[in-house]
Amino acid sequence: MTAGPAPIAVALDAPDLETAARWASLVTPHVSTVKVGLELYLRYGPDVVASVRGASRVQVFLDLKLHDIPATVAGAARAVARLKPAYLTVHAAGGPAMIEAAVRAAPGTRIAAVTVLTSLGDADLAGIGLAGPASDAVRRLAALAVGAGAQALVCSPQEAALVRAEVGPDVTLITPGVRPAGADLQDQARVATPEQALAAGADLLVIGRPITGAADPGAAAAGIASALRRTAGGAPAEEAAGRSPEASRSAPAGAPAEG
Ligand SMILES: O=C(O)c1cc(=O)[nH]c(=O)n1[C@@H]1O[C@H](COP(=O)(O)O)[C@@H](O)[C@H]1O
Repeated sequence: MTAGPAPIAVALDAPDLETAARWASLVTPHVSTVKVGLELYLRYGPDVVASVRGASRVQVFLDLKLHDIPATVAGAARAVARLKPAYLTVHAAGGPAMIEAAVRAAPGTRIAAVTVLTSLGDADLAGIGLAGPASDAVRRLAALAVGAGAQALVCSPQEAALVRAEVGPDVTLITPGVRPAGADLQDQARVATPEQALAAGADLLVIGRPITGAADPGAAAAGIASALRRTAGGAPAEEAAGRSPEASRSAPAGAPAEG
């Protein structure tokens, strides 16, 4: 990783536009991307994209997790393509025809297929009829999505290495479920630290509440960005990764590691 904004997409899961725009302006000096999700988009619509972009050159990741029949997803992808998001999410479980329809409808945007939500553990998956470890379903859906033309995949950092081995170097691997050592896991189940995610081959780390919930989101983003730079600078991955967040499931919401 070279100097410049870190490969982090800050999830702007804010209840109002002013808060989202403030978080975006605080973090954009330090990160490459900001993510607009369902909460903001459903409340404010397309205008939210310009608001969080501001005057910066930050990439916008539009996380709408589309999942419907191919014609409907094509129409939805076409509708948002004019906003020129760098990424648009669809659920890989929508199947290859749906993914292909999204790819065709938004040629200037990378379609990112969500494999298995990072909030789901193996027991949750068994309950919804996907028996076996999450990694099996992730690997299967990753291959299916890339075969249908998806240029990016969303998986947990725990599966990043196996997905990379499955799909090769050209697909952008995006990993939510990122928690600095000691931070509260909240509703995330399959997690790793930022340093572990990077070492596993992730290209873009989605991080929300550990940054936006900090007293100073700009400083939190800067701290994680500089920790990643140290990892990429050659510190042994395990040393850089520190304690696994699994070891601190009940820890209070922590400030990220200081840079
Ligand atoms: O598509 C996503 O971005 C996504 C996929 C997934 O499997 N898990 C997941 O948490 N996300 C998103 O990543 C963000 C994670 O936020 P934090 O848990 O606050 O770091 C949220 O905006 C989620 O909607």
